[in-house]
Amino acid sequence: MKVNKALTIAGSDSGGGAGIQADLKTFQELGVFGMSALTAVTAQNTKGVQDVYPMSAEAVVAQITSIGEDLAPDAVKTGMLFNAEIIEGVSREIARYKWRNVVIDPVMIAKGGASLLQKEAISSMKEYLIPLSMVITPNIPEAEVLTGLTIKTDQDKKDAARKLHDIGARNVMIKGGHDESGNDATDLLFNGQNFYEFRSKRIQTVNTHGTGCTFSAAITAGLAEGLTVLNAVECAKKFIQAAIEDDLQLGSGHGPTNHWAYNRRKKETLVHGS
Ligand SMILES: Nc1ncnc2c1ncn2[C@@H]1O[C@H](COP(=O)(O)OP(=O)(O)O)[C@@H](O)[C@H]1O
Ligand SMILES: Cc1ncc(COP(=O)(O)O)c(N)n1
Repeated sequence: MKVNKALTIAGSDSGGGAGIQADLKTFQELGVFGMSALTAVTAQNTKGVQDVYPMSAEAVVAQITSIGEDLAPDAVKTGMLFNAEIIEGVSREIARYKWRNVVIDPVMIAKGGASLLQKEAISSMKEYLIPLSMVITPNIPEAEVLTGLTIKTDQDKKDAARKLHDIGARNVMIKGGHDESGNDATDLLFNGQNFYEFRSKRIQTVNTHGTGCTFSAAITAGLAEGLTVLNAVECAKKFIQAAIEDDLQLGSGHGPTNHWAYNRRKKETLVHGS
């Protein structure tokens, strides 16, 4: 059996809702063989991040090299990278192996407010990592930090997307989870020429822990399977919508999303029709 492979370079969430755990669950659900390079261990649950223990950049690079020497991934995503040394090491490895299907989720702050990226590392992200990306997936606050723009209107989103494209991202996906102005959760994709909107009904829920990780992992899985960026995003939007809608109600804070929901719905449709 031939299977496509995806690598996540990200932090561990002990609570299982975000980070490397969300990525691997998403890869598995989407039929892609998942591999990981761990950048940090977080002590984390639905109430927040209690502690962060970063790996050395050397340890992160060693994991990526082991994968690169044997298990060439069809697509790669990065999540929490924590500091400049890790970003620079990861960027060097991605460039060395000439990996092209690279999705960068520029994780900065956890939903509870804990910092998952040191401020001094932002310039390294812009200089070394973003130019290697096929897709970058900032949420609105991350897009503001990376571009220095304030994002309030649709035009602001477009300006930010153009600026990130100028920095070197081939495709820019500005996620709309933080824009609570309407009844929709609308994400904007810019491919350097055109803008595309991906719209879904906004769900009223506190269980949105790991939405960004899950969404970018689903895009990565699509690229690993050979989908175009547009089709990978379309599929990822359906995956995250199902995962938020059929929430699991775990923990007392921001609970995780439901990584089974997308496939369970597909199965229901096959059994009962729709
Ligand atoms: N309440 C919600 N209802 C529906 N979709 C949502 C909701 N919150 C976030 N999303 C979607 O989840 C994905 C991740 O977005 P976002 O939450 O902005 O990322 P992050 O977790 O990085 O802050 C996007 O596709 C966004 O539109
Ligand atoms: C290890 C780790 N990585 C990423 C996130 C961001 O989570 P979210 O997807 O909710 O922004 C997190 N909370 N923990």
